[in-house]
Amino acid sequence: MNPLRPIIQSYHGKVLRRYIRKDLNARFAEVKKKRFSLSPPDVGTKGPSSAISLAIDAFFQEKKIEEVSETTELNEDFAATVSHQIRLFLFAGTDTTSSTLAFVYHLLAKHPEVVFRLREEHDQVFGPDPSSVSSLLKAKPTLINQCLYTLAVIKETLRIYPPATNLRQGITGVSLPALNGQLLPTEGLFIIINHQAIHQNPRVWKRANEFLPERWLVSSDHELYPPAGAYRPFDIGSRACIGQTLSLIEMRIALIMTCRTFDSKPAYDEWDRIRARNAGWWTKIDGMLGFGVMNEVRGDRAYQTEKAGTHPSDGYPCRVSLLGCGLSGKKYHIQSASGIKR
Ligand code: HEM
Repeated sequence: MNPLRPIIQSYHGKVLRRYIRKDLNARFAEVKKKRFSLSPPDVGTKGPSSAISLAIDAFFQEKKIEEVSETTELNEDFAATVSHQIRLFLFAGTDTTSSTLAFVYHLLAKHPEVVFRLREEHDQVFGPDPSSVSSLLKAKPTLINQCLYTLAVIKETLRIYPPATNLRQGITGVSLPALNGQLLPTEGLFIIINHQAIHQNPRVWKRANEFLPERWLVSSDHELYPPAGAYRPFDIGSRACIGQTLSLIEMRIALIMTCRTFDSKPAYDEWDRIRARNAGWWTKIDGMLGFGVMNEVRGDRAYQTEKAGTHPSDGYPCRVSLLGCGLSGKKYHIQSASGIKR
């Protein structure tokens, strides 16, 4: 534990608060001006808005439009609540998505047959030139909905490496049934649903430990079809992740924009060699005595470690290379290894 942590945390909190507040004030002035320039029936009939603008709209709605004058100021309590929510969005919306992408690239490096199919899909939907993807997407964003295999790859990655979990407070009178039928009261307890354990449970999922994007494309009578309620990377119910649609869009775009241009390979061997070379004497002695740090989980060197959400171990050292322009997936002519009939 770093004893300076609370001070550092408070400093960063202050910087973030100041930044959000500045933006909030600017958007507030903007929205207020817009509201006064519109006739009442036009208010609220605008297009999509940012999270901050939506919050400000809610503020105006709560205050009732007639009561708002040009001198109306942002209420301090409201501003503090918005600031907290925006901080939550910034944290919940970036860490999870970026670490999932790191795991997607890791799984792709281990499954060239999946990379092949992915590149093939992008060729089909966007044509053979990867450099035209951005303009095509801007002109017709719905093209990403045709990338069903891309979505399947992301969903399957989230099954194997769910980055987040949840925490619920137990309630008096609410019990959970154990496997043997015994009822376990929840009162006075916190309950964590371990998504990783559910997602990899062979009693729940067929071929639970295999990376099979195809399971998201098979029909409901197929043995691989995902069991109801068992897939919960974003959780299920009224508190389910509010950003799940956004995140799935972001990740699809990232894959579509990169996977025909770059090749990525984990570089743990290189990393471990550098680390061993720079290790102190105690670490070396520990290693010789067999007390060294854990290096693999179920044969996976990029195992999940908890850093807010879960991240690949050691920050995922990797080597990224640029593929020749226009090479596309054709270079990787590898047969499907999953052997799934579709
Ligand atoms: C791979 C990406 C993501 C994963 C796996 C993920 C997962 C989760 C999970 C498991 C929860 C807890 C739900 C619960 O307690 O039942 C959650 C909550 C939340 N997520 Fe995400 N999330 C992701 C991306 C995002 C994005 C992009 C945003 C916003 C831009 C976001 C915003 C939130 C917020 C605000 C909550 C709290 C909701 C509440 O308490 O009601 N998340 N997320």
